[in-house]
Amino acid sequence: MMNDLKIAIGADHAGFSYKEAFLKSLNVKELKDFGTYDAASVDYPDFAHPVATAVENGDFDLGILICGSANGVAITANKHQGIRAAICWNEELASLARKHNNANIVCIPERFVSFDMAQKIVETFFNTEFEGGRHANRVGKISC
Ligand SMILES: O=C(CO)[C@H](O)[C@H](O)[C@H](O)COP(=O)(O)O
Repeated sequence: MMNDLKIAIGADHAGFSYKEAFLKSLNVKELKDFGTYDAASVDYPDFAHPVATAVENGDFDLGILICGSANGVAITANKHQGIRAAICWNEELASLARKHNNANIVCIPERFVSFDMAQKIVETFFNTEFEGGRHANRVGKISC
């Protein structure tokens, strides 16, 4: 299933190292890197907005955003109408973000999870489907 996905990925300097590791290890149909492109200090909205726009436009199926705490990229991405960005720090939260919230961007806090856990989070997020049903009603009420 992961092989069929087109994925947008972005990070600030605090998420740069895991982004680079994902670029080398993730087995997906397409993986587009929206930066940052080195470890110099940058501002997370400059990378979270482009990833959110790309997913919102339908150019990519799902997104990955990484920063130190994941808060900055999640807050930014969730400004976009078509985005449901979820901060995940374990596999169960990644699964619930897809099953219950139909989240389309996973936000990973590099300073608080190992890369091994980050990989498990992404694999779970990509391989879990939205359950619909009662959750569809709730997700439909999010936008204002
Ligand atoms: O969520 C964040 C900011 O709200 C991110 O964790 C940033 O990566 C973090 O703030 C960066 O901190 P730094 O001290 O500038 O490296």
